[in-house]
Amino acid sequence: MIRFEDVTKVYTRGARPALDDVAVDIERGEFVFLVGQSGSGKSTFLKLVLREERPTGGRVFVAGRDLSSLSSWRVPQLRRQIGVVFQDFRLLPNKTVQENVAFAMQVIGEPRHAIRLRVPEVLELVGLDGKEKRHPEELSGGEQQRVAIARAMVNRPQILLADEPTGNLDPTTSLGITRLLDRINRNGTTIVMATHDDEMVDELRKRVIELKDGEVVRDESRGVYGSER
Ligand SMILES: Nc1ncnc2c1ncn2[C@@H]1O[C@H](COP(=O)(O)OP(=O)(O)OP(=O)(O)O)[C@@H](O)[C@H]1O
Repeated sequence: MIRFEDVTKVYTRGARPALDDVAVDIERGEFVFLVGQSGSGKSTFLKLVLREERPTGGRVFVAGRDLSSLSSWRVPQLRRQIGVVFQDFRLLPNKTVQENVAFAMQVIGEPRHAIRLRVPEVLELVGLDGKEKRHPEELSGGEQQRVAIARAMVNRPQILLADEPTGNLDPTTSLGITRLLDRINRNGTTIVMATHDDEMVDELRKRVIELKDGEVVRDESRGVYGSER
């Protein structure tokens, strides 16, 4: 589903590469934790999958497509297959929960009847039924992240990328969010989650890819957060 073939990313000529000769293959349906210290290249990895950045060397494949030969007008089509969730939720403050989620369908031109059917379904999936009419400021952090996940999932993407999705949440709430992502993964969505959340990684025992200074230093199928443990 996602393949990096000897991918190098250099932002500034002469500087150390943000990613250095990374080769990774993520199959359809996998759940992968991407770990590593701040600056190790996790966000760069996710940006390359979305083609927000392009590699300096090597090739990135997503859902069978070589992103280096993907013309710019096809990039929106690629991104439609990828849901994205961030640490800071990025909800629209002036829209209600259901409007935030519906908006993701409106921008790609889905018809109104499809939106009316799908939005309640996905809000139920993330456990937010009953809160449809609230605004983000009337929700807890965990609930706001659930809205962001509903928005990311509403168009049924094949891949969900999560960049520190529990970074602003307390441990109990984080566990709820990670369990939700696990459930979404069990329904078939491939998930890549960049995280510093060691407890979460240790609890779920999924595949762990560790980056250090842009290089993959560990790739374990049922890993823990720190290699020394
Ligand atoms: N747009 C950019 N221009 C120049 N350098 C950049 C840019 N984006 C990232 N970098 C550099 O690339 C390296 C990897 O950064 P990246 O954001 O991928 O790390 P990260 O593992 O996601 O870090 P964090 O956990 O803090 O989010 C860092 O040295 C960073 O300074």
